[in-house]
Amino acid sequence: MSGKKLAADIKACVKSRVEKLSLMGIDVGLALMQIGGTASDEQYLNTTVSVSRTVGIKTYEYRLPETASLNEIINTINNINADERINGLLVLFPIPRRINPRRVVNAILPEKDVDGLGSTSVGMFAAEESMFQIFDKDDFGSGSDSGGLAVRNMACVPHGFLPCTPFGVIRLLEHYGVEIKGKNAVVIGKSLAVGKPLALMLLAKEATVTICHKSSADLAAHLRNADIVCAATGVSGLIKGNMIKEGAVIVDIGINIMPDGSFAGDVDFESVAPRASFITPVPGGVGPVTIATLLENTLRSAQNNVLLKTPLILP
Ligand SMILES: Nc1nc(=O)c2c([nH]1)NC[C@@H]1CN(c3ccc(C(=O)N[C@@H](CCC(=O)O)C(=O)O)cc3)C=[N+]21
Repeated sequence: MSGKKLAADIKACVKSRVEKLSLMGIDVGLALMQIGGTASDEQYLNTTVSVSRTVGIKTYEYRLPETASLNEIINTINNINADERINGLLVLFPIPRRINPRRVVNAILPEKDVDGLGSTSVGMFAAEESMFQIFDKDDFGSGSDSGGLAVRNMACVPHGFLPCTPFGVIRLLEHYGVEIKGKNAVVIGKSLAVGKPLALMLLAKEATVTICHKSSADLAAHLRNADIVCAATGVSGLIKGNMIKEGAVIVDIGINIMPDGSFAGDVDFESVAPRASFITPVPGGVGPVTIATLLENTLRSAQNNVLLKTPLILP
């Protein structure tokens, strides 16, 4: 399952809608904040900036030093919150250990939390107030672009944004026609950004969901029964061919940087691919869809902003 085609579809749709807003004199803006950070963070940031440019979204980069205080960080976020040019803010994770990440993401206004990690976004999602987005038939990149603002049934209902990576995984599965309902899905990893929300999305789609993690006693036993395996562990090559069921669907969400600088997933592609019915590569799988989804969320934020701030004109 290549993510490139789906990502291209989503981006084309976002681009045409960004252009429509542009005709109304409205620019879409995305802020990216990095606190300290590694070379791979830098690379992800640069990729996101250049992809944003291709769809016409303006980017604003905030690079704070490793030594930045919580106060500096919160002040910078407050500035971004108040900045009318900016519709979304992504704070690159992980951040320095001495800073409480919850303080940081919760400083982001929920309407600009396009990464979906703040408490309001997580809460609305867990309460199924924003889950409708994974059921949206008129979705971006689905080929049925009805094109406008208010036509999207729920667009004007205040809602939290869905975290980009798990949302992207659901999109990828559906793009390739993978049936989720009634299937045994095993999610490996329980992070707030990926494993946990992905498990809830699969559950909303009525899969029978198992979440495995570092303390799981017998991962292989769970995998033997799994129709869909989603690996988000950060351990390269953890999943081997002899662990999975013949014909399983394998989604590799790991992005592990190898000593030689190349990317590797959590799945040992060589041994798993021959047994899988579908498998996502790394790179070129989930990653590009994640970025496209981030841009889509940012566009939605801008559209909501237009809807909320345009006075109602009665005929
Ligand atoms: N708050 C937060 N949200 C994130 O979404 C987030 C984050 N922090 N911290 C860092 C990770 C990393 N991440 C990637 C997403 C896509 C690719 C991607 O598209 N990679 C390409 C390869 C790109 C290349 O070759 O340079 C691919 O998989 O095909 C990579 C990395 C999002 N992250």
